[in-house]
Amino acid sequence: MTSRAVLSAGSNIGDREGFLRSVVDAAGDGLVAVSDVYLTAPWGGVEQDDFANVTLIVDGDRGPRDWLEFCRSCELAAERVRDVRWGPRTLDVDVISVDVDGVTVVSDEEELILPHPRAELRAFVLVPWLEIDPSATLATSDGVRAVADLVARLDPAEVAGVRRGGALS
Ligand SMILES: Nc1ncnc2c1ncn2[C@@H]1O[C@H](COP(=O)(O)OP(=O)(O)OP(=O)(O)O)[C@@H](O)[C@H]1O
Ligand SMILES: Nc1nc2c(c(=O)[nH]1)N=C(CO)CN2
Repeated sequence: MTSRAVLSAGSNIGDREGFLRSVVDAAGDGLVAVSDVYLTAPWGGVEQDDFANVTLIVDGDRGPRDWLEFCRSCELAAERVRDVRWGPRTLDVDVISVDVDGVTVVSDEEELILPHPRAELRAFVLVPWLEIDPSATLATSDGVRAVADLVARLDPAEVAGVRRGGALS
């Protein structure tokens, strides 16, 4: 099954850029685009260090579950520990959306909810995504929306907390 996925990766412990780079390396030839690195204020109410985030677009001969496995294997390689929800981590990789044959996959299984139900609220996902795909759309609970419109609807303070750094080295 050939598909295109949008993934979000974030890190706020240790070699943040190195952990983000490891996701790009794992994507290999499947990488379609990766955003610059964004330094982002923590989302979710836990007091912690700022994150470094990227959004990636990847193609592959994989189904939605295989993308989740891909994300988990990247997290495992970074020795990610599951501790506090929305807390600090070496590497978090989420599947934001998957298209199979140009059709967006919708799933409400607990193990893999697609599109990611909180992506529409997260400037740290949407702003980098917009950089690499200005015409991106996201299927939300409210229908299909332009990512640009979703960003415009977020709290401006939230968007201002997402600062563009440079390209991943
Ligand atoms: N679209 C998705 N992408 C990644 N994980 C998902 C998705 N939908 C459901 N999950 C499930 O969510 C569980 C928790 O994932 P994780 O620990 O990365 O959450 P989190 O990063 O703390 O919070 P959030 O899910 O809000 O990003 C995983 O076991 C995974 O099976
Ligand atoms: N800015 C930002 N905030 C977060 C992030 C992240 O990647 N970036 N990941 C989290 C883990 O669920 C919780 N909060």
